Amino acid sequence: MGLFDIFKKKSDEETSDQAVQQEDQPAQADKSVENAAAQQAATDNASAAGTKDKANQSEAASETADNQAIYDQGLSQSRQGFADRFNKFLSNFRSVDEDFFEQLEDTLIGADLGFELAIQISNQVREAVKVKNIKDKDQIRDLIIEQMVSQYDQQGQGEDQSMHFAPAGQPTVVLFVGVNGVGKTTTVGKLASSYKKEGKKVLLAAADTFRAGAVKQLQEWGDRADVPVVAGPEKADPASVVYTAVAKAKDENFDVLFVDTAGRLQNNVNLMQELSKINRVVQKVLPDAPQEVLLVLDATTGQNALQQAKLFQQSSEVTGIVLTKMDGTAKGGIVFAIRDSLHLPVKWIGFGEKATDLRPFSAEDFVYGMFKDLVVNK
Ligand SMILES: Nc1nc2c(ncn2[C@@H]2O[C@H](COP(=O)(O)OP(=O)(O)OP(=O)(O)O)[C@@H](O)[C@H]2O)c(=O)[nH]1
Repeated sequence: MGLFDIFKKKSDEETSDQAVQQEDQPAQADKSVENAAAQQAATDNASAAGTKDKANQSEAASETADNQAIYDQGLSQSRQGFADRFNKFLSNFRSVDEDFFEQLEDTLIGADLGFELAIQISNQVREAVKVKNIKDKDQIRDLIIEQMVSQYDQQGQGEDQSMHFAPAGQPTVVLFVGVNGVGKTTTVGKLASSYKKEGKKVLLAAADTFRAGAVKQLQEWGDRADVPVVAGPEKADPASVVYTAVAKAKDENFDVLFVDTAGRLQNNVNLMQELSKINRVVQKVLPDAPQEVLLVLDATTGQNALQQAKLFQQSSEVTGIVLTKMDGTAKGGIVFAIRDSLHLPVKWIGFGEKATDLRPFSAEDFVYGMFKDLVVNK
């Protein structure tokens, strides 16, 4: 089933009020297996053998419902922003002519989808309008949403949103990279808390020795989550902090090591050199690590975030994106632009400052949270 069909199904369910009924919970649990959140949970729980009993199923169902509620809430600004732009654009609608397509492109660019993707979607709408001979405003509205979702869906084929772990008995190392202020330390803290709750033995490394306060900030998260933090003295060589942490993780059988890196150095060349040095140091101790290099991007910076991503992609083996501060932007289209131009999976999405506000990325929940009020012909 394509993403747009899933989207419509969810809309239908909500309309008929079935989604909130208890009997639907097992069905929702099944559905959750299809989405990225559940994939993540499945990966995370791979070592925990045993079949799910009914209690687990209903827990998964409420987790799914909870997830959707958090997406709905966290995307409310984006949804509203998109609806406002879209409704304004459609209120000028007279006929499907060149002017219409120009305005459609402007609307999509304004929602942060990026220039190329906006043109692509506009061209697809143009084709589909011709083929289906659509003239009615509501049908056009639905068609545009359908084209956006389908385009997004197609580009994500084969994308792996799950977290990758080392084989049992070896620590998994995850590096967090990104420019300053995007939310790296906060993300490390949130993930430490969530993996610790799952029963994993978590270690943190404070390799952001450049910014005064970053080490302390990570230590506070460590205290809150009750996980140890390896830190060096202020301005210590970050690679040496990482070396100590990786050796500790290996010797003391930690399950995961999260490394918080600096977002700013004297210049970008230094920053990138430092990241490759950290990578080399990790591999000296654990040749197959790091299992993940997650690039943290701030959704409120829009197209700037894409430029940063390209810079990091050139010089480090980024394996996925953490998109933070989705709750603070009215331009959720950045998620579409990331998939279109970076071909990197968004693995986690941040909707606020609390530990529970970081969620595994789910394309289904995202698309639904963005457009749920917009489709007319359900
Ligand atoms: N609203 C909101 N705020 C967030 C989110 N994630 C992080 N923040 C806030 O963003 C600010 C910067 O976060 P940090 O974690 O310090 O960023 P950093 O990337 O580690 O910054 P440097 O250490 O300077 O490189 C903090 O005030 C966080 O609370 C989010 O998803 N939503």
